[in-house]
Amino acid sequence: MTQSTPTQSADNATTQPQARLMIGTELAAEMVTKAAVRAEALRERTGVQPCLATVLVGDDPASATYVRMKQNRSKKAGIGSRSVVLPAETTTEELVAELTKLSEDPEVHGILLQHPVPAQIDERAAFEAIAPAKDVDGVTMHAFAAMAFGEPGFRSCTPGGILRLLEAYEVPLSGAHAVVIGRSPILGKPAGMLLLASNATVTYTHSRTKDLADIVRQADIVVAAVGKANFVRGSWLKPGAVVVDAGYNEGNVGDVHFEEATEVASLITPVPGGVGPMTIALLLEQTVDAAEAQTAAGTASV
Ligand SMILES: Nc1nc(=O)c2c([nH]1)NC[C@@H]1CN(c3ccc(C(=O)N[C@@H](CCC(=O)O)C(=O)O)cc3)C=[N+]21
Repeated sequence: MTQSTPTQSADNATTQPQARLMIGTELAAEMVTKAAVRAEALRERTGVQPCLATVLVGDDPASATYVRMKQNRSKKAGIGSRSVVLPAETTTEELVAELTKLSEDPEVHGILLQHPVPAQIDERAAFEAIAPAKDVDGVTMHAFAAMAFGEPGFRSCTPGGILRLLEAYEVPLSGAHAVVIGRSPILGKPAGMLLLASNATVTYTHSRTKDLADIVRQADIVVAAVGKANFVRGSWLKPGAVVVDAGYNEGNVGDVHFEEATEVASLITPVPGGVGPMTIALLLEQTVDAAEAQTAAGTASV
């Protein structure tokens, strides 16, 4: 506070230091533009347009909105989309059959199964029905293992997008203490693995963690992936911490109490406009990667 520029106002609230924003929107737009150029080049060279199949099970309105956003942005990037919507009562077998069909369809290059699926479905079994070559959302065991071993492959989109953002803002990762809050299979757990691969010292925390705030206070980098609105408070943060908010709670509210956090952090992602757009940008980039690889493979075998 002492170093912030004094203003004419004596009101403390207006003289708090503010963290710099890590804006995903701009970086994501650049990524999508590059993906669009590559998609167009592939189409001109081979006549093949990259195609992303989205699979939505049930009628959750928020999920439907996210899937629509992914399709709209695909279209803008010159990526075709195939939309599969299945009823809420779909069984694991039916969903696996649909994903297997898409995996075998030569016109489809990437497949996204929107999470979460209804409770009666074995989500892991469904994800595993996605062919690794088409797993542009990075949700299969194959993708996770490749990521964990530092091999090339499709990254889980939100964690991969987060790492791109940290790199773009030149956040030092090597030796930094990163605390990940949340351990879900396609968000918290892979986010920690990617940070580890960048030589961060990673602590995973979750719903059973004791003294969570004390652990978060030790973090140079905090990744909030819990799914609870405004869960991470400003008082939990070490001054100068880098805060990544991967929350997408109802009403576009993040997992971090932004107003509090921005007074303590040095860098913070806004919600909206932070991690979300990066997720979609990486999905599209990886869809073009998949289309290129599958098209090259097809040509090579002739
Ligand atoms: N298999 C699977 N892969 C996912 O990647 C996946 C998923 N399931 N299920 C749901 C979550 C959520 N998710 C978001 C993506 C973009 C925004 C996003 O771009 N949000 C905008 C705000 C929304 C708006 O503009 O309306 C923003 O943050 O700026 C949010 C959330 C991907 N997810």
